Amino acid sequence: MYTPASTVNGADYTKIMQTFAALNQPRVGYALNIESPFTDVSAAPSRVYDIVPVPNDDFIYDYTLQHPNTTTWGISFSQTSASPINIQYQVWFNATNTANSSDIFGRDALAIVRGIDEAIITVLNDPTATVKANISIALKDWPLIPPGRLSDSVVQQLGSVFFFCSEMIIFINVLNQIVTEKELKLRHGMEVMGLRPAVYWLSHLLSNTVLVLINALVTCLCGLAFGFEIFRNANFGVLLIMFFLFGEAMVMFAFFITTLVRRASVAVLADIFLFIIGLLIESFVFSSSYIGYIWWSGIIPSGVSYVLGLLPFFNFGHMFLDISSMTTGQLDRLTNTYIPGPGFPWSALYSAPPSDTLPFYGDNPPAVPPVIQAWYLLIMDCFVYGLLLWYCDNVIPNEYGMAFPPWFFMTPDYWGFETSSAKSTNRNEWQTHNTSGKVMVPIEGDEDSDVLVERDRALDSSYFPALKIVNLRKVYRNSALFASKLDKIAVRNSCLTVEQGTLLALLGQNGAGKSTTISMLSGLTPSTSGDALIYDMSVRNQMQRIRKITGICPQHDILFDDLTAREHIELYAGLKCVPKSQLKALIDERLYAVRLHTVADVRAGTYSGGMKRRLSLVISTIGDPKIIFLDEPTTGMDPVNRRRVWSFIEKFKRNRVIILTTHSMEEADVLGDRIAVMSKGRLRAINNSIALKSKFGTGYRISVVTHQAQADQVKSIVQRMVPGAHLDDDSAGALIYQFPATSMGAIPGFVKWLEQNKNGLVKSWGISQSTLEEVFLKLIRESSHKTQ
Ligand SMILES: Nc1ncnc2c1ncn2[C@@H]1O[C@H](COP(=O)(O)OP(=O)(O)OP(=O)(O)O)[C@@H](O)[C@H]1O
Repeated sequence: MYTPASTVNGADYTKIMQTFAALNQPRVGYALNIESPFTDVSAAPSRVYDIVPVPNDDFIYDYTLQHPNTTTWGISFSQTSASPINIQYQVWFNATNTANSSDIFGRDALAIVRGIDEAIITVLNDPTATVKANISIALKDWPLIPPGRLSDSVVQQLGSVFFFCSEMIIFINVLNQIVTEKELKLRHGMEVMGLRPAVYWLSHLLSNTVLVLINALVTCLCGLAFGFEIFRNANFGVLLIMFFLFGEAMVMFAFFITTLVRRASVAVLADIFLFIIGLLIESFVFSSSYIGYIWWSGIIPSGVSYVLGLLPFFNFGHMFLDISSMTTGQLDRLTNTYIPGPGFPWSALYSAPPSDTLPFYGDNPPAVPPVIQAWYLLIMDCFVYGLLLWYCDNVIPNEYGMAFPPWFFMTPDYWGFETSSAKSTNRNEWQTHNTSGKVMVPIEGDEDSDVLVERDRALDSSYFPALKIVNLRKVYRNSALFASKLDKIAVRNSCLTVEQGTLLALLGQNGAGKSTTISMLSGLTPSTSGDALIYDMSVRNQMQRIRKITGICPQHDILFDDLTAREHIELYAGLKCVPKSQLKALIDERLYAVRLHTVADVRAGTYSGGMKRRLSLVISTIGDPKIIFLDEPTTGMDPVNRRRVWSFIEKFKRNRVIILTTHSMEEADVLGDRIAVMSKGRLRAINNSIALKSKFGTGYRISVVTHQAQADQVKSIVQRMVPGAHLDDDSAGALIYQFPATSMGAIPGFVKWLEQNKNGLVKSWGISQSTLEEVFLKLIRESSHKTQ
C-alpha cells in the first residue's frame, strides 16, 4: 500500500511506485501491477493484489487492523520542501503478517528501501534533488486499543450516555415522587393545613440539591478511583460543577414536568419518553461513535443550539464531549507510545477546545463555543424551568387545589395585598358582590321551610356568622373546554350558616355532595360559582388566609407511611407555627385523648385503618384552628374508640366551628348541634335533631302486649283514643302501633290508660320516638320521588 496516490509539489508518487515495480520485475521474477485505489477500509480483499494506492496513513493502519495478515508493507510519502525536493517516506511492516516476520528487519527492509530510493531518483531524474529516506519500522503486536483517534476511549465514547443515565435516576425519582404526592393529595392536604406552595417546592429543591451534590461527588470520586482519563486530567472543580449543574437543571426540568402530569402512571411514561430522547441525544449527537460528531461537525447552527440548550442533556453532552476531547490521550501509532491529552484546567473553560483535539479537524475546524457557555445554558435552564414551574403550577387546574387565572401575577391579591375584592371584612361590599340581584339564587318550589329560612339567613346582609355559604355550586366538567351532558353537578347552589361553637353534621347518601362541599370550603377544589365566608374571609380569593385557621381530617387519610404519629404532629405543628415549647405537651395530650400515645413513635404505615383515622383527626386539631372539617372521621373505628373520639370532638368544639360528615346517624345525633341532610347536591333539611325528628319523623312507636283473646278489645280502644294510630304489627297479642306526629295530643291520655290497665288488659307496654335514621330514610325517599 502506498499513499498519497497523486502528484504533490511535482512529485508523482504513482509514477514512483510504477517505476519501483518496473525496476524490480527482473529481481522478483514477475510483473507488479499498480491496482485501482482502495477506498473502503472494511472491504476484505477478494484476491491477491500487487501495489495498491490508498487515501491516507489512517487507511493503511485501519485496513491492516481490520484485515490482519493480508498486507505486507505500506509506504507513506511526504515532502518537506518543493525545491529542492526533499522527500521523506516511512515504510511500515505489518506485524500481523506472522509468516515472514523474521525477515522484516533484515533482507526485506534493506531491499525495499533501496528499491524505493532507486525509483525516486529515476523518476525525478534531478541531480539537485536530495533524497532523504527516513525509515521507520513499526513492529507491533496486534494493537488492543485502536490508536490515534479520540473515539478510541470507551469512557469518551459512552461517557455522556453513562453519566446521563446516572443523573436520570434523580430526575425519575423527583418526577415520580411529586406526581405521586399530587395523586395521593398529600401536597394539597398539607396546603390546606397551611403549607405554602413556595415552601413545598423549596423543600423539594433543597433535598434534591443535596442528592445532586452527593451524586456529583460520588461520580467524580468513582471516576478518579477507576482512573478514567477525563477524571484524572480535568480540574476536579470543573467536573464537580459540570455534574452538579446538570443535575440541578434536570431537577428543575422534572419540577416543571410535574405541573403537566396528574397521574403517577403518566409520569412513568414521561420518564421513559424523556429518557429515550436524552439517550438519543447523548448517543447520536455527543457520543464519539462512528455515527458522527454532530456537535463538532458544525451541523447544528448556533441559534438552534441555544434552543436545544433548553434541554439540559444537550448542554451536558456538549460539555462532556469538549472536556473529554482534551483529557483523553492518543496512542502514537509509529512509536507505539501513549501521548496524554493536554488536560482541562480551570482556564480552559473560557476557550473553545483546540482544534487538534477535535476529531474532525482540517483546514476549517468548526467554531465550537467555550465550555463555560454550557454552564451558562444550564443555569439559564434552572431559571427558565423555575419560572415555568411557578406559572404553570398556579395556572394549570388540577383535580385538587385552586387554579389562578393566567394573569394572576398582575393581581395584588396573589402577592398578599388586600384589595377591595378581597377585603371581605367590608361585609356590605361582599354582600353586594355575592347576593345582589346580579347573583340569582334559584329556589326550587318544593324546598323545605327550614331550608328556605336558612337561605334567607345566608342572604341576610346584616348577619355574619362564623361560616356563611351563599349559592355555592360545584360542577365537575367532563371536558376541560365546554359544558356537556356528562358534566356532574355535585353541589347545587347551597346556602348555609353556622355559628361559632356549633358542630354541623352533614348527612347524605354516597355521592350527595358532602365531601365536595368540604373540599370547596377547605380549598381542596375551587367552586364553580357562589361563595363562602369563613370568619369574614372569602374562599374565592382569601384561601391563603383561611388556611391559617383551618384544620381538616379528609375522607382519605393523607399520611406519610414513613413518619411516626409524633413526627406527623411535629410536621403539621411546624406548618401551623406552633411554638416548639408547647409541642411536647400538645403531642402527649392529643395522642392520649385518642389513645395513640402508646404508638406515638411507630411508623404510620404500620397503623390499622382506625388508628390512621384517629391520627388524621388529631392532625386536624393542630394549631388551634377556628374551623375544622371532619370528613367521616370515625370510619373503620371500633365502638370503644368511636366514643373516645366523640368526646374528644365534643370537648374541642367550644369556640370553634366544626363541619362533620358522617354515615352514622348515631354520631350525627350525639355530636350535631345542627344536622343538615343533603341529597343529590341539594340541601333537603336542616335543623337540630329533635326538630328534625318531630318534623320528619313518623311520630312515636308504641308496643302493647295483651292476651291474645283480648287483642280485638285493645285494638278498638286504641282506635277510639288515638284515631290516627296505624297498626304496624299484630302477632300473638303483641300489637305495634305507629302514632303520627299529628296525634301527639292523644298520647298522654293513652299512656295514662295503659298504666291504669297494666296487669289487667295490658300485660306490658313500651314507647319510643322516631330515630334519626328513619328521618334520614324518609327524606331520601321523598327526594328520589321528587326527582323521578
Ligand atoms: N373529581 C371528581 N370528578 C368528577 N366527579 C366527581 C369528583 N368528585 C366527586 N364527584 C362526583 O360528585 C358527586 C358528589 O361526590 P361527593 O364525593 O361530594 O359525595 P359524598 O356525599 O361525599 O359521598 P360519600 O359519602 O360517598 O363520600 C358524586 O356523584 C361524585 O361522583
